[in-house]
Amino acid sequence: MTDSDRILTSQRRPEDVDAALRPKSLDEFVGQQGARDNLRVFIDAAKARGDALDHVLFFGPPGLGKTTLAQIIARELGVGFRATSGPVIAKSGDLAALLTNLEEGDVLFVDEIHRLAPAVEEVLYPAMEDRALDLMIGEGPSARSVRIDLPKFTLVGATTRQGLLTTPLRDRFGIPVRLNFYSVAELQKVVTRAAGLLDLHVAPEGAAEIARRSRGTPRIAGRLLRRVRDFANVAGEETVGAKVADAALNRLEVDSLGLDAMDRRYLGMIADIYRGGPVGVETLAAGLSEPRDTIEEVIEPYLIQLGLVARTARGRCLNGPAWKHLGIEPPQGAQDGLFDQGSGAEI
Ligand SMILES: Nc1ncnc2c1ncn2[C@@H]1O[C@H](COP(=O)(O)OP(=O)(O)OP(=O)(O)O)[C@@H](O)[C@H]1O
Ligand SMILES: [Mg+2]
Repeated sequence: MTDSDRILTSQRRPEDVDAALRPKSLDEFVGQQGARDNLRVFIDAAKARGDALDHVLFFGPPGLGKTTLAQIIARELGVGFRATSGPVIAKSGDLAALLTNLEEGDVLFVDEIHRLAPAVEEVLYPAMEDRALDLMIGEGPSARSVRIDLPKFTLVGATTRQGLLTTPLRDRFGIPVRLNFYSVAELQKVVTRAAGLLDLHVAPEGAAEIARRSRGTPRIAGRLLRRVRDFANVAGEETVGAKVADAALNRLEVDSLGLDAMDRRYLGMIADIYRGGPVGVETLAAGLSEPRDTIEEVIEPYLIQLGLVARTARGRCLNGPAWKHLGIEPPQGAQDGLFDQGSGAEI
């Protein structure tokens, strides 16, 4: 099984009907209170000044609402929304074409902005800073550079890998926004709202059960809700209560903490083969036949958030709660990552 086959992957899967469930305004957007409050102020201020909003960078794990917020910003500003992504912009000319076609105040959304080619990024710097485009015309000795003014626009970048952004690019975003995992109470609201849109009756306890098992991620909550609906339909249940949700999620092999077979394999490998660690991420990647990126971006963040695993300078370690969850006695002398954190920086 690879990550993209998992019901619990936070990355987008083909069956995800993200667009239908997307909140359309800041008020409708659940959670991320701090980020939302700040955005509200910056948006209102820009509107009052009749100016474009400063450039915004969203970063955080997949499925937490980066694309959704980018669209909301454009809607709240009442401006046009153009979307592209880092790997799609192959040449600097492609970016120049996008930029010159923007209208005053527009939002240009660049997803996976850490994957922009260096030559393309170079074009972006003056565009972000001076709202100008430096183009080379001609070749050889007769080549000259001309500067074209661009309309005032707002670049909204999104990335799951903030660490891979170059410093000059990162520094050009006036409004950096980190998105965090959602609390169970917040996800319960997300589930209840999505159920309403899907015309499904979900009791508060049913919504709470799905929320607890959604890895802090609205995208997963929406996906699990749709699978639970299937089970409820087949079972002839009108209302999704805690029991129906629990039975359906057990059938999907999503456990009480929202972990699936892949997570348990990851934890099991550190427990059984490496006696709780420390073990390097490359070793784990090879053992699990998963790319290192997937392990670091998709599998580990939630396990770390739950306090099951620690990333230490010497590698990954299991914490006490992980042994408990696996139902295994920690071996004598097993390291506990919780006690190891003073010994090194996170890697
Ligand atoms: N705060 C929220 N309230 C309700 N639904 C949300 C919220 N955040 C995200 N969602 C839902 O979760 C799904 C995924 O959101 P979105 O596509 O914005 O994530 P993303 O951070 O851009 O992910 P990726 O990194 O994979 O691009 C969408 O269906 C969206 O409707
Ligand atoms: Mg996105």
